[in-house]
Amino acid sequence: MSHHSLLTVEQLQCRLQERQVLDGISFSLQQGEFIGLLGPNGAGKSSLLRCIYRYYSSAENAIRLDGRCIQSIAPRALAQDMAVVLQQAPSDMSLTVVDVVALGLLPGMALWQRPDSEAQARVQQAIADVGLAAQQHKQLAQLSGGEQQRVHIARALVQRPKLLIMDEPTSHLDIKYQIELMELVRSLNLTVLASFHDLNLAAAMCDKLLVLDSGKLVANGTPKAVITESLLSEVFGVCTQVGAHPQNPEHWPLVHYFYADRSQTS
Ligand SMILES: Nc1ncnc2c1ncn2[C@@H]1O[C@H](COP(=O)(O)OP(=O)(O)OP(=O)(O)O)[C@@H](O)[C@H]1O
Repeated sequence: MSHHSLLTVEQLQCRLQERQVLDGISFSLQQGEFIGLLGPNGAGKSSLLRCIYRYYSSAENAIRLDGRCIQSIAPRALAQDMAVVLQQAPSDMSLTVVDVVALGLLPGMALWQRPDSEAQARVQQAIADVGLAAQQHKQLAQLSGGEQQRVHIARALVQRPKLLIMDEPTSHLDIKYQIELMELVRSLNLTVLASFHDLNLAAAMCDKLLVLDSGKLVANGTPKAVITESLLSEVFGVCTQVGAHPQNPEHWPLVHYFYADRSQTS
């Protein structure tokens, strides 16, 4: 297999209002990899993703996509290469599913162009991929939170991005949708960088995990190498026993959490 670094982050710093939010972050993401970003509240996950999708600017060459500094890529070209799915995507609730998914075509089209039949077929395919074919003419306001999130993933798929960035895309979804959405994204063989709060879901879905703590990258490796009792204690401040997932004991750690001892109370 020939892999190359699609995304390279080198010594990234981010200061927001005199606060050092990210400090010396370095990692790379190979084509086809699915990387999970973990860390406690305030660790810097959203800030890191915002630097990468250029909502925040970064120093020259700190972030490179396909070898080019992202600061030098034209907005339209960047929008073609990267798709972003956020937890709460700001969108007009009166738009229909088809309308929103078709927005994913825009970065690849000239202003005067109308979507041709190939583009329309692509929209239909993405809607089918996320299982919303029967609801495509409904307005967003008529869909559940999980269905709305699937619409945003379909929009990102239509874009055919080189890199898909997701910031806690599943955190307000029920467990079935969380699993379904992540498996859907996995099945599409995209290159993905996604933040998670659910450690077990991240461990089962991701090829590699990055862990942030107070703006620093404190771990980077396979789920099995990263998810350890000592890391969870140091970074997340929780007491755990890490075992193996019955479905894939070789590669997927499974975290068991310990709670306050209630044996003394009656
Ligand atoms: N616009 C801002 N100005 C100043 N500080 C900010 C700003 N946005 C975020 N921060 C601070 O930067 C730090 C990192 O925040 P960030 O949102 O990146 O963390 P996170 O890991 O995504 O957290 P969470 O899990 O709670 O979403 C936090 O301490 C936060 O208070």
